[in-house]
Amino acid sequence: MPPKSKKEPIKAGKGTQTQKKAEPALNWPPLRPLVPASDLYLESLVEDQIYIIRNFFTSTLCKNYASFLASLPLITTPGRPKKGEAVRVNDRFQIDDPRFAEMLWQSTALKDLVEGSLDSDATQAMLRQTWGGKPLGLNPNIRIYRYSPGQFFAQHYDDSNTLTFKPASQNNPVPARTTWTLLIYLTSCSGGETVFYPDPTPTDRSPEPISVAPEVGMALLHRHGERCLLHEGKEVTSGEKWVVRSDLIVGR
Ligand SMILES: O=C(O)CCC(=O)C(=O)O
Ligand SMILES: [Fe+2]
Repeated sequence: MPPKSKKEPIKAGKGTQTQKKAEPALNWPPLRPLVPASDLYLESLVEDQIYIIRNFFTSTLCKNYASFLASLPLITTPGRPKKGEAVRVNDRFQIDDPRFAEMLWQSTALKDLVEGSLDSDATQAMLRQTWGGKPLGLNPNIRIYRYSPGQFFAQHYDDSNTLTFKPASQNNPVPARTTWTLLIYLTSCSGGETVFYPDPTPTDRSPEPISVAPEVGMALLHRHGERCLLHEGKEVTSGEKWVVRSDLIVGR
């Protein structure tokens, strides 16, 4: 059983949803080569809570991205978090980039897999139930993490954020919120598993933790906000763990 605080749940720390300053766009490498959506699928680890997509990024794409991201000015997060925030020690880079978020949503398999292939009313209702609303795209608040040996992200819950969503290719801003965390692992390493701790239930008082080892090119989606599972990024013991983080955005 993970230690659970009796106080306020530990938060992962706020993103930069209030950040207004326009930032210079990054020259992201093209998202190629990719495996077509028809060859990929959402694999459920915990129904309605955690899904993975294996080979979401090809290994070539992961290599290109990891070397591009290594050229960015990553900042080592201090070991001293703000009150109520989880301890996380990793090197991070954060940028508000609606164009990249849109590219990651539309030109990969993600949009197709999230929206599913059927469009009957029942399926639409189910989709809304799973994703928390009509999926619109990805949070432009893109976070890059590099964990070297000894670095980790302590147990916490991820917050849902409300925002006004303005896709790069559209003019009309839409009221929206984030409902699921997206992690894309660019490397594999020793240690560094993302571990989830399901809440005990009357029929299962001490559920097994779910441990996800980083796999090159694998994407992971997990529900956040009110029904977020307690989770952590375990300490990396050798190699480097590179992660691209965003969130699924739905209409509200
Ligand atoms: O790096 C990981 O495995 C977990 C990251 C995480 O929990 C977060 O970004 O909120
Ligand atoms: Fe998290």
